[in-house]
Amino acid sequence: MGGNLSVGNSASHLAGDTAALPGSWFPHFDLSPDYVWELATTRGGLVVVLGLAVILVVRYSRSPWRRVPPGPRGLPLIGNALGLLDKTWLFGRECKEKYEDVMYLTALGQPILVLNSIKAAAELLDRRASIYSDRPRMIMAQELLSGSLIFPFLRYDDRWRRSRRATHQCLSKTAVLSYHNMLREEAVLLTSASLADPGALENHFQRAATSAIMSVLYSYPTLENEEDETVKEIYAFIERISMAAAPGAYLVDLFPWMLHLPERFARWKYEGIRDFARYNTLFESLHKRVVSSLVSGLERPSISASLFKGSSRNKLSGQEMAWLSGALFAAGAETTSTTMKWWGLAMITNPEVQRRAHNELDTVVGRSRIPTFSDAPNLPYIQAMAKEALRWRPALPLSIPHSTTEDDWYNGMFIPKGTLCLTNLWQCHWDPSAYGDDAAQFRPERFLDADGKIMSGPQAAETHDDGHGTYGFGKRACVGKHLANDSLFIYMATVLWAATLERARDQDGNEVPLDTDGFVDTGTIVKPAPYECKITPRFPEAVSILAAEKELLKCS
Ligand code: HEM
Repeated sequence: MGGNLSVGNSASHLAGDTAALPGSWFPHFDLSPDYVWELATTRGGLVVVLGLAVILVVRYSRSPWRRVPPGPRGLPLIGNALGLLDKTWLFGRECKEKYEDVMYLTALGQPILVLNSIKAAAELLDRRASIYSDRPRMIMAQELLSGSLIFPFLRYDDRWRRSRRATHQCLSKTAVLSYHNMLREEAVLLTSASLADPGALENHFQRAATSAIMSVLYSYPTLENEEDETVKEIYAFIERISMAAAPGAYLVDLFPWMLHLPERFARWKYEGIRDFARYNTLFESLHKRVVSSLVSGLERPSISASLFKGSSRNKLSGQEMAWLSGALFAAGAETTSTTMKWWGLAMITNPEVQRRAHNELDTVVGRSRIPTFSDAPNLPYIQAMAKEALRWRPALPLSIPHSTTEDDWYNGMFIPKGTLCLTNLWQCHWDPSAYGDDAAQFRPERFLDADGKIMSGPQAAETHDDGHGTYGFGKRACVGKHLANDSLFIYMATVLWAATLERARDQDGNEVPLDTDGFVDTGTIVKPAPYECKITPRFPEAVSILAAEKELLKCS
């Protein structure tokens, strides 16, 4: 009845408007909700409204979220809808009261499973890895911007298998040993720069992680700062791709039919294809540089060189290898520097932890030489500190989404094929039932046994002895974790050997305010809110020993 009444009404409305504009089929441009609804309920009107809808979708298909500057306000569409990136929720303080181990929901028709405990993540992503190892389709980030070549986003297919095998060989625990000298050099540079310019600690972390990964990947010369044009270009790519990968950033990811729109009507598509060509040139030129040095016999050890040498065994094309190295940079640089930034915050807010680390370094290393990797077995507290930094504030708090390739059941819950699986790591790690009542605190001791020796800690069985889920689960777990662990260890040991990190003070000697719970969300990676820090040498000779070591490492 109501339907009939409304049709009658709209007919009369249209008749009146048409009369007002003789000869015009389209009456006027009134877009009030009532009028649009009336228009839509007539047959001709429906065509007009649908047409308008298509125009609007095409025009605004570059999501407005992209234009929001990075920060807690830059929430992705689906994340917004679910409250997934709500601060309180992420930090997990109230989570246990509110949420179950596993939450199932749908957003715009997409089934989503949020894993709130390590136990559930291990059970599904690890033990049932054969059907939980796909990645969701990401049209803009993966297909357009990176030509389906960017490794962490690859579907669970043959290209992923070949890439995984190849990178596994270059990044195994043993393979990473050949990069120890490069990492030590970066640790020394990081420490000297932090003492010389304490106001820019976060930049020093970023430079060190970037420079290390460039050396390891391409045997690139040490970066003095972040002004290198190639590196800037790679960072622009990372920023572009991580924003594009945020759920809902582009409408085409929600409405895949839009991919068939011609480029001239879909600017986002034109820009995606254009930028792919640009990044392809960048990654291929970096890879070719390594190959030509290899041919001329001048190459130092690097992942790109190893990939090239094993290319026939791993059946990877030149383009696949070039993008694989680019993807390793994207996966390794920002994650490592972000972990160091969270660690810096932990140091200035937990002076007693720092004191214990200083004592260990004084006892084991002394003050006349810089720590090396061979000290690691005797520095359990520093090792525990690296584990705790990874646990306390994971750089990727929602990991990277997995996707299911078959229907499944879990605890009486039906999980359809194509479900997006998000591990809520901050919630998992701040769970008192898993990590104790002090789960929210930075306490490296949780990874030490009664004799003070390093141990896997809580949740060891579910995390392949890591004691945390920060490197992910199952077949898609982080392939660079040995490189990351070794980098974190040597950076933390060297900085603390030489320096004390404290809260910055203003001219009147008052502590500068610090937002310990603040964070900056860059799409996938979440960093601490910028903070100020005071860094002082622990003993007078620290600076000269660092300078001498710098010269020595340069010559080696
Ligand atoms: C502290 C540093 C790091 C953190 C926190 C981290 C974290 C992660 C996480 C959460 C994943 C997704 C796991 C999953 O899907 O279950 C991942 C995947 C990956 N990581 Fe890392 N990572 C770090 C360092 C590195 C480094 C140094 C590299 C290499 C140079 C690297 C290479 C990769 C790659 C290639 C993948 C994709 C694996 C796949 O899809 O099969 N990561 N990482």
